[in-house]
Amino acid sequence: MAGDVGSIPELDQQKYDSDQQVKIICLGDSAVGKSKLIERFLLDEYRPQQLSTYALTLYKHVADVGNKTVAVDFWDTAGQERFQSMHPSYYHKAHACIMVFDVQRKITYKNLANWYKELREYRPEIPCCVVANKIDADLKVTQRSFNFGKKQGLPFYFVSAADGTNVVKMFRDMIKRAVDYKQNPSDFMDEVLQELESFQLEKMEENAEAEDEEQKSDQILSLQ
Ligand SMILES: Nc1nc2c(ncn2[C@@H]2O[C@H](COP(=O)(O)OP(=O)(O)OP(=O)(O)O)[C@@H](O)[C@H]2O)c(=O)[nH]1
Ligand SMILES: [Mg+2]
Repeated sequence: MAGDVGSIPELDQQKYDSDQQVKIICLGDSAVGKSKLIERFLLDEYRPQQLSTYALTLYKHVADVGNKTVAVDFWDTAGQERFQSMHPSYYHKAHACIMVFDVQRKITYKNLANWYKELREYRPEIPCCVVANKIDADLKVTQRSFNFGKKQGLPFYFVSAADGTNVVKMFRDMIKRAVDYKQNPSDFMDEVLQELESFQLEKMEENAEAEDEEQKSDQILSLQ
């Protein structure tokens, strides 16, 4: 289990309150290909920050979404899945979740239900998708239907980290959804945080304006 990640500067979760930062988490059993998928997406530019003490890798990416530049942090675990449960700070302030299973191992598909349940305990509303990885190993698998997530309306992707099929599309879709969610959170707590944030910004602007006015009147006074 991870410790209190709040004390590590790279993991300062406050930064996810700023408009230009999103956090995307990956869930799924061990060896389904979570790390390989992120590495495939980031291919040339990836700079993993290995925080081995906390069994966590943070991948940083800069994406253009609409006319905005957004810093994306992909959170990837190493090994915690064995415990079938993540530390709450893994979910904290996440804006989207990518849930992965291995098409060659049925148990990893079955376990999606547990991952999804845990995700929703911490993040009831964030966008989430289901990803069937390793389709390169058996292309026929794409004719099968995997219904988990249909009821909840979760988008589904057949992908391969090995040959790159659908990887960029899936990540781009999820980055966009994370940004959209951040702008229009449907989770009550997120809405409150968003409100507080804009209230604080307004206050700061007001204070700056008041200071300006004060300075101006000081200048006027000194001219008199
Ligand atoms: N054939 C094939 N193998 C893959 C694919 N993606 C990952 N693998 C293999 O699956 C194994 C596990 O991949 P990882 O990315 O390390 O899996 P993980 O989900 O990060 O596993 P943990 O870090 O233990 O949770 C590796 O040996 C990969 O080479 C794929 O798309 N096709
Ligand atoms: Mg991994």
